[in-house]
Amino acid sequence: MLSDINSPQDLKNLNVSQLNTLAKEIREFLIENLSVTGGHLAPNLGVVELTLALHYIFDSPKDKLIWDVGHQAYVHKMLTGRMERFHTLRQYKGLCGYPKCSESEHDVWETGHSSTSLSAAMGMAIARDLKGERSKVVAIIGDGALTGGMAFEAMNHMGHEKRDVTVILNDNEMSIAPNVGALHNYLGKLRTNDGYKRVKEEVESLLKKVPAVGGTMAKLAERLKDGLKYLMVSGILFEELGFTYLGPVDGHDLPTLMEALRQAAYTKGPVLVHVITKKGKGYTPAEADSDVFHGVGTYKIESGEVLKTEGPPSYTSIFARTIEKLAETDQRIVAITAAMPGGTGLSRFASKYPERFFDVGIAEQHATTMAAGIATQGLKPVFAVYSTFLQRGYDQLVHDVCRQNLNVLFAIDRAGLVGADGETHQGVFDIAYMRSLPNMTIMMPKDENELQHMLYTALQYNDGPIAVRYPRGNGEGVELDTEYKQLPIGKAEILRPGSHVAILAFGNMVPTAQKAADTLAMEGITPMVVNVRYAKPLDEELLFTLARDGYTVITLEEGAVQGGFGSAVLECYAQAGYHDMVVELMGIPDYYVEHGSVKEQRAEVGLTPENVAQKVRSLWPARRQRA
Ligand SMILES: Cc1ncc(C[n+]2csc(CCOP(=O)(O)OP(=O)(O)O)c2C)c(N)n1
Ligand SMILES: CC(=O)[C@@H](O)[C@H](O)COP(=O)(O)O
Ligand SMILES: [Mg+2]
Repeated sequence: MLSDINSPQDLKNLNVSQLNTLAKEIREFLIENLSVTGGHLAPNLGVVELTLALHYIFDSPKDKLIWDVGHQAYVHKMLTGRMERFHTLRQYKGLCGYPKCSESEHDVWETGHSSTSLSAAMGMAIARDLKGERSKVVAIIGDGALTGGMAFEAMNHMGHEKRDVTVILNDNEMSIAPNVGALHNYLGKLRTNDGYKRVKEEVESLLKKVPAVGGTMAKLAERLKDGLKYLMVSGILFEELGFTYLGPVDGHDLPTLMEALRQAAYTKGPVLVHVITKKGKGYTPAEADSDVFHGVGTYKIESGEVLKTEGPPSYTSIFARTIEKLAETDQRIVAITAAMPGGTGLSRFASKYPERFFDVGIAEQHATTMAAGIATQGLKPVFAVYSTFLQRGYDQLVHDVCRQNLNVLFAIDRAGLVGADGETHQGVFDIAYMRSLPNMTIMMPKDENELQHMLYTALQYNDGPIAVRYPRGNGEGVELDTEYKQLPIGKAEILRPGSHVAILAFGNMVPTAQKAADTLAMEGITPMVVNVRYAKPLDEELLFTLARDGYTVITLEEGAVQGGFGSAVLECYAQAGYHDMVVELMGIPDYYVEHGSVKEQRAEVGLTPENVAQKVRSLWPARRQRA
């Protein structure tokens, strides 16, 4: 059955029983293929029937299906002619793990970051109406993504515009971890009307305790119960925002789903269909632990055992253990995550210090400014956030944190190339987007041992905002000091004295520079290797010494060249009048690096030890090379 589906049109001739058979085959395909490639298994297992129903009722690509986050679009890709490419999922030059317009006309909106689908849908609906076209615009957003502020901005506008737009709320009670927030609780009440019954009984028992004053109390009780019923059972929140609320419907029951989508398709104005699904549906290990199987590596199908990559502790785990340790004695520390407790390593902190841990949902803007608020009261907020997701809180970083010079520690994880998530998740812009901000300090360690010292230093630092950035994945396998050291702010570390050429390596590029220097040493070429440590403030004393001693400088960073650390060095020399200084910048070129392994991505952008060695050779004095 599945192999007969080459386009969504092929679905339209199937009956419900055939569609259910297809759903079973899709699940088997996902479980089988992702056990080898890895990927976002649980989210996709949860939307099999929903995706089938969407493509059955709507007419993609004329009708626009817009996936929020987009990690749950594998089934959509399977139904739109990309089955045979699934063995290349999230691999270099292979199938992207998110919607990708260049892959298919059915991918109408590219995502990777959460909560953008409703704004995009609003835009497409406005354009449709202005062009006099008649198509449906459908956004599919999860309950986690709905906690993102952008989603509310869009809903507010949708209700104002009253244009025909359908929002499918895929409610599985999960973000990556269990979803959080008052909205989540509200959705829970909508999911199970028992809530209404329970509250009704509580109200009744409460009112029984109040001395009756004539019939007034009885009337009040009735009105209160009616109000509660209206408030809790009919999706009033969405109705008051101007939506027609349909649901909740069982997101795994095809006839019900299709009827609800059909009704939505014929309803004028904004419609929200509340679909209840199970994340990981159909694969017991994923149903049992959809956090682990949200984004999973390779696993054994029979047991669900996820195959761990061996190696040194991850940078994330070193961050986690350091913050937990320091929080034992430093009561100022407050840890914050935006719906990523697992990914940022804060889950254990949350159970050890629940009163000092806050998961705000997918709300990086709120998290950043909330951290600023906490800092104004003398505490030390630590916002653990992926580099790419901090982009969502940029104005808050500028306007609330840096401008007010507040003591917020940004623990920036996934800094640098991230691999399989690709262009929407690369952590390569934060050096540039933070460097131009007055009062900001930016650090990156050369290895996991130095990470713990940088975190300690950043926690002792009370002169404003400070960012410690560290890469995805394992450390370098170095020994961990048992005592934390306070590092001098703005001072670099010369790892290898050398001559003629100085390689200024930032953070995780230090091992790359060291490997290049090892190769070059065998050729009698001995450049200086510097562990830069800070992209801001620069170690100007070192830079001016290098200038005075006639060095050529190579800057090396796993970040955008434009506006990055290297640019800062260039600016420094120019502003100090060293106009004849030769500075070669090595970093991420001016384009978005697509998915693949980090190794493949580094080779593509020229950040390998051989690339660095080649650069040094090209700058090495010719006479020395001949000798
Ligand atoms: C701005 C932003 N912050 C964080 C993330 C990381 N992230 C990816 S999926 C996800 C949870 C999404 O939950 P939901 O929308 O309910 O989808 P589900 O996985 O439950 O299908 C998060 C937090 C992101 N993609 N974008
Ligand atoms: C879809 C999404 O944005 C997250 O699931 C992200 O893929 C997690 O990245 P890590 O695997 O680096 O934690
Ligand atoms: Mg969810």
